[in-house]
Amino acid sequence: MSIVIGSQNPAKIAAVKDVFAQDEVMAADAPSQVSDQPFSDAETRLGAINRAFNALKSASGEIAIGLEGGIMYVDNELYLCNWGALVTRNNNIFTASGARILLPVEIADELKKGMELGDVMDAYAKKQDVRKKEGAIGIFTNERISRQDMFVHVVQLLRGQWEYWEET
Ligand SMILES: O=P(O)(O)OP(=O)(O)OP(=O)(O)OC[C@H]1O[C@@H](n2cnc3c(O)ncnc32)[C@H](O)[C@@H]1O
Ligand SMILES: [Mg+2]
Repeated sequence: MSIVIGSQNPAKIAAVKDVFAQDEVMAADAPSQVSDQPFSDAETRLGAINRAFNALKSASGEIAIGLEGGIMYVDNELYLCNWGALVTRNNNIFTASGARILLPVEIADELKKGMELGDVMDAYAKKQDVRKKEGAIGIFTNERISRQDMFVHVVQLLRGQWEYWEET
């Protein structure tokens, strides 16, 4: 089977390859059609769905996966949130969210000013491309859960739902 993932981010591609190890995985640029930094569950989830549909349009995969990172308020505090969507050629959509952790106040303050989390994390950790590697979730969990690990769980949730409802 062939699967297309709507991103060139290596952490996202590696997560899909991990869960679909027996299949052909292709990466395609796919716009999320939401803000660069989604600010709610609803917006982040929509970004994942849009990426999946746009990826399926642009490539030849049988199914497509969109993974989107965002942040969301719980009361006045900001949490990391991530969403995934799997779409099929017959337009069925499966969605799932990933683990969430609280962001420290100094990170949240920068995000409220309009900065993107990827850029804030690079400055905070004095590293480059944190978003393509361990991610904010990796940094703030002492690297027990990397961005790839978190997305692997999301993709398992997508694959499992798709198998339950569509396969056999
Ligand atoms: O190339 P794409 O697929 O766009 O990958 P991305 O790293 O930009 O990831 P998203 O667009 O899905 O995430 C939206 C924003 O949130 C940032 N972000 C989300 N989760 C993150 C994490 O765990 N670590 C660092 N940045 C993160 C990301 O860099 C973007 O600024
Ligand atoms: Mg992005």
